[in-house]
Amino acid sequence: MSLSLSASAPRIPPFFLNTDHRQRCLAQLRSKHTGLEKYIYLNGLKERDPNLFYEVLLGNMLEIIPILYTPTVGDACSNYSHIWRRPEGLYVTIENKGHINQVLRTWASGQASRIAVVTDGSRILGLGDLGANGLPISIGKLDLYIAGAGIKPTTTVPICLDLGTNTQRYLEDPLYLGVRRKRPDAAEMDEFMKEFMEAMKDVFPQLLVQFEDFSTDNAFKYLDMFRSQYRVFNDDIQGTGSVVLSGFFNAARLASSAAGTPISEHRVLFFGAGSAGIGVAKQLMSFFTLLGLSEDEAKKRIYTVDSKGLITADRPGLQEHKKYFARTDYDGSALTKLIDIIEHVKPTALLGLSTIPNAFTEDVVKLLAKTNVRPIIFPLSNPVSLCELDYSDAIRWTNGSVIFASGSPYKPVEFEGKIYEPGQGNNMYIFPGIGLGSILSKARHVTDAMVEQAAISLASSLTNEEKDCDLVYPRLTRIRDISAHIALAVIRAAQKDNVDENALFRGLSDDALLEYIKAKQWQPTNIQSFPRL
Ligand SMILES: NC(=O)C1=CN([C@@H]2O[C@H](COP(=O)(O)OP(=O)(O)OC[C@H]3O[C@@H](n4cnc5c(N)ncnc54)[C@H](O)[C@@H]3O)[C@@H](O)[C@H]2O)C=CC1
Ligand SMILES: CC(=O)C(=O)O
Ligand SMILES: [Mg+2]
Repeated sequence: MSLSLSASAPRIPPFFLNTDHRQRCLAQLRSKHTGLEKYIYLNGLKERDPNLFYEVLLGNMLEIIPILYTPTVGDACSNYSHIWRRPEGLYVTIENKGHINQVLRTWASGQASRIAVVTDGSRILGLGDLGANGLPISIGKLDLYIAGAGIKPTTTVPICLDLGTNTQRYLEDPLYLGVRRKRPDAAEMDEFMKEFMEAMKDVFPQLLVQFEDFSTDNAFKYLDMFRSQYRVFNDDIQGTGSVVLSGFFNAARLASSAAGTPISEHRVLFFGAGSAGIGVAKQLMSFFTLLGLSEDEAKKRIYTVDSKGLITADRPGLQEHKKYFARTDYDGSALTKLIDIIEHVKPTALLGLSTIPNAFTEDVVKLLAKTNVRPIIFPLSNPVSLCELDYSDAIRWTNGSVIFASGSPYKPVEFEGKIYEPGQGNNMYIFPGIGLGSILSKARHVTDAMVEQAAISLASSLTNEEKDCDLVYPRLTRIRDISAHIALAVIRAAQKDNVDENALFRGLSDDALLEYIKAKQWQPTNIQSFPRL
């Protein structure tokens, strides 16, 4: 008799059922030495066994999200053409212009699809124009929709618009995946985007589109162009605005109670005035207007800085998106150094969305700590390598008084015998809930009120334990529950704005609707997965 295995003999190791394969996967993951190797490992696991992948992710969010998302996703994008294994998203190229509809139809689940994250790769995190290498950012954001809000994986569509790249090293890289040409001019890109959005609505009638990491001018342009026509929002402008507004509510409360000053007296300095900086600044207006200030009074509390210094209205050739906050009350010589701007503005809060690493130097941070009992400092640029301020420096230079949230994660820091916990001010807290609420309510549009209510819901989600630790954002491990509450707030705002199309929800109490939302959250099957045979 032959000793070889017959075709039907089980190839699962005999003791497999007695061990937890999730633990084995974690051990394999931890055996990898670099972030990129871990990313590649997780990517392979997702392909082999998506259920197991999401189980491992859900059980180990603090360890795994920084790999699938910022900071490691930045490395994955920069190197995507080299680490590419298999098709895992949809590329729509500039060469598809004229027949984009047919290209979208190659995606299997048109009618069933609910959420697409669409990037054109032109400003991935703070890393610049990565062209077709930008796809992992769409995939990473969708993994957060799945893990953070319970969106069903098969209803998600990661898309990269491959319009070329202006980054020469990619055009010269023999392994580059994308179309080898420079980006189109504005007229050609507008035509492409109009055809793309029309085709999206036709092929994916139930889809919410999240624009991600478009360069600043196009981010504002296409949000304005499409938001009243389609179910679309821009994560960098609206999602970031919402998450920072939320963290700012809690930070301002802490700072004002420490200083004994009215909460409405904050002055906020934005270092960086791109899509994220201006998006957040506009959203932060709500902080002041909800406290009773007029629009004009609120605007006066906000100062913006770009690479040329404090933005003033008299600067020639000022870009459109910078005009709203340009100061009209300063007519001295141009203020270009951050330290001089701080001396002039005397901000209570400094927010960084500039992509300039370590821009918040020791003298800047110490000056803020001298003029504020508890300075609010949010260095929000991603990934970590571009962050304006390291957390341990922030703690040391302020003797622990700083109220801190960064875009990418930092570990807790011990200083003079006390452990300090940083916040993570990243739109990942917000977009899963905005998406879930918009999808369930079948909202025709994502309105300003939906974005604002999402922020208020997130701000009020802190537990007493989190408040006692001076946190400004909840712990990430509670993201599913938090996303359900955000979705509830988003649905109620959609109803008030009359953009919802799910009449059923109007008759439900908040408790009943929350229960319904939670029941709709997808879970990976809790059966131990087997390796595919
Ligand atoms: N934490 C979060 O959730 C989010 C963080 N971001 C991060 O924000 C950063 C900026 O994104 P965008 O606004 O889209 O980019 P952008 O390139 O449009 O804007 C950068 C801004 O920084 C300014 N800047 C550049 N060099 C400067 C300097 N030396 N001094 C002062 N200002 C300077 C530029 O003039 C510009 O206004 C990126 O790193 C991105 O990853 C973006 C979205 C969400
Ligand atoms: C977090 C994010 O969306 C960004 O850095 O662009
Ligand atoms: Mg982004």
